[in-house]
Amino acid sequence: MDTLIQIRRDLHQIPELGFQEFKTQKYLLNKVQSLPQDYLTISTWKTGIVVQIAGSNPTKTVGWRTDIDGLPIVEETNLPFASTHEGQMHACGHDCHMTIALALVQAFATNQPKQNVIVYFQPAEEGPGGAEPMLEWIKSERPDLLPDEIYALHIAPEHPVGTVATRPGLLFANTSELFIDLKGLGGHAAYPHKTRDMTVAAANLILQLQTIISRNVDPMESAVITIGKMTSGTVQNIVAENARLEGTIRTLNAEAMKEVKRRIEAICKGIEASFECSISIDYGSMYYEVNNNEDCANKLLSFAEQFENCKAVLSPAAMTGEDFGYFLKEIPGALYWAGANCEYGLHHAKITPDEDLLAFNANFVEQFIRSL
Ligand SMILES: CC(=O)N[C@@H](CCC[C@H](N)C(=O)O)C(=O)O
Repeated sequence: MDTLIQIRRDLHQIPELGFQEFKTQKYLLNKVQSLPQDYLTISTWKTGIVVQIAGSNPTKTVGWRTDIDGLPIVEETNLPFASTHEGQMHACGHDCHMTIALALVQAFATNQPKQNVIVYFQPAEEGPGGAEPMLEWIKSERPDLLPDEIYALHIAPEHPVGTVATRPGLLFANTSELFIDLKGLGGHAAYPHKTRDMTVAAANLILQLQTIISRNVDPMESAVITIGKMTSGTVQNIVAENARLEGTIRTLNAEAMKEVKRRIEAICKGIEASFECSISIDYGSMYYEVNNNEDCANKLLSFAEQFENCKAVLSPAAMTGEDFGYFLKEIPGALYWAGANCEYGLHHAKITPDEDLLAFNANFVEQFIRSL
């Protein structure tokens, strides 16, 4: 295989959105098929891949999962290996995650592990969610692909390379996408009284939505509503007949998610009455929280504590979402933040993870799995 850096750069150039990861799947399959096949069994599911590695003397099956999709972001890194797909970018580290997963397959294909290992290359983590349907497929058609325990990582720009940060219990939030469409009445910009202006209605709605966090969520709890995109109108001198808000909700438990949604619906009803418009709400896809198994997270942390050049950190929970939570709902396991040492954060057009994280984490995860 090429070096890990070369693989990451190749993958970085071909980011694809959820369930459209055709080039990515082909690239990954080529790499896996070029390895010695003695211990490997390769399966595909949609744009994903599952690689089983037969252990030499197994008492259990250990899973490792990577996500494989990119984001709809115009890259601004100016790197010589920047995305060649206009408007799409690996801005959440999935190029690094895939490289580490490939390195694991290579390590176990050439030096057989004791335990059975399964590496999952899962599509559509950023949306609409690949973990839940992949697990449904596994449970209904391929129960041989269910592991006894499962692990994953996510790059963390704010930590130095060599950091393994995790915690037993809740690590990532419950998420729900949020799409709100407002319909009013368009017309001439000079005659607003004859129209129902959805730019003004949407602006009011955004401000009122933020009061849910400050006035309806217990201050000792926490929640997020982010509207990441707002569109309205057609041209500068026509009152907007339509507006659309696109966002996401994050909560620390399912009850809080229900309450936030109840308040969103109530506020939308109020906006409908006060701006004489109609509003429809679509919650898109939802992800179950990432809840680390106590024992598995502690095993990761203790292994990290004694691993050379590694800094084990007991991480606080974050409002990030991850559909790896669906795996953890069914199978004991844990996810950790892997230090990536970069100035810009996740989902930023200028994010450039430190490539030293590839070799460090490939080695760390391989040795961790061999220790189980
Ligand atoms: C690790 C990470 O950044 N994950 C995404 C998951 C997004 C889920 C869904 N599309 C949503 O926006 O709710 C995140 O934004 O946390």
